Amino acid sequence: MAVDKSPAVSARGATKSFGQLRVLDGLDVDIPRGVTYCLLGPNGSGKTTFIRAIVRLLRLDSGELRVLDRPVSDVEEIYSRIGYMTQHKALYPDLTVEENMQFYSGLYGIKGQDREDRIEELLRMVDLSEHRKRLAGALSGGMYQRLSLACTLVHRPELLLLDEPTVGIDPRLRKTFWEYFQSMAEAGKTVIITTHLMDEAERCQMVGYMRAGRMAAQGSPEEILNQAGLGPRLRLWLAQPEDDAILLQSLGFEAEIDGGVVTVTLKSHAQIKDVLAQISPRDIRLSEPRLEEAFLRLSEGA
Ligand SMILES: Nc1ncnc2c1ncn2[C@@H]1O[C@H](COP(=O)(O)OP(=O)(O)OP(=O)(O)O)[C@@H](O)[C@H]1O
Repeated sequence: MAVDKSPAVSARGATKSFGQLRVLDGLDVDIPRGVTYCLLGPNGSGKTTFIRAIVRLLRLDSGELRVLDRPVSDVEEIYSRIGYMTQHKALYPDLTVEENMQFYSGLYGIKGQDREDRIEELLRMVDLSEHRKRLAGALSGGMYQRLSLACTLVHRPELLLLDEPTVGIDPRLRKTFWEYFQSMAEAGKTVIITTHLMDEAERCQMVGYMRAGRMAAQGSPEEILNQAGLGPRLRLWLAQPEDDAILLQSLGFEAEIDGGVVTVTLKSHAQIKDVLAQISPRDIRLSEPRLEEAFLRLSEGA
């Protein structure tokens, strides 16, 4: 079978205003298939608006948007291939956990044994098997969120859009969710997630950082760190720190000295051995840069 290499989502010059407020401002982006993709950005930068445009809950003012290699206006064809979980409540409070899942399965034409197997598998994944007879309206916030995710996944979507899916989810289940998202990506599906949590962004294969309705930076977490000029840092305790700092600088390393400790900012981990080939530290410590720092730098640079 031919592998579809077209992006899962492709936007060119996407523009959307609400009154005077331009929320998407000529957004250009390609989101490849088969990845976990994190959409990050400050409040109001347009993340939710972009997702709502992808699922055609709103129309762009101008620009082009393709979803699963179709114009977004082919919504009827695309819809059954997409799963969308909003930040808002979308379940029936007077139906039980199981009945909500039956309802969503029915909407997508999933029947018979396949339906039963699917419901079992997903209720297990979100750890709600024992609560299947509870009314959705009587669930705690975290349980409700888990049921929303199970209902969103019932039709095996090719493209999954999740607006802050792990709010209120405990760390153990969050890990289970992430493993599931990663397994979906490995199976060639695309998972787009908005979050404010940097540790979640760092788990994604790709990150897109939106600012004022545009994509300010995109790439793997490592590429984003490089774009911001950040790399792993080596702190070195040396017998002659001044001399060694000058030596490292003369060899082109970004070395600084502070309080007698030399800090070298590396481009990659591969450079560690190059540094250690030049000097003999008494002690050494490696620290990894954080995405948060990269976004701060990228925002300041704008
Ligand atoms: N239907 C609407 N009518 C008017 N203004 C809107 C509408 N939807 C969104 N906005 C405004 O557009 C801006 C961008 O909103 P959006 O929800 O896309 O941002 P976001 O990046 O998802 O933010 P957050 O991180 O807070 O969820 C905000 O100022 C919001 O108030």
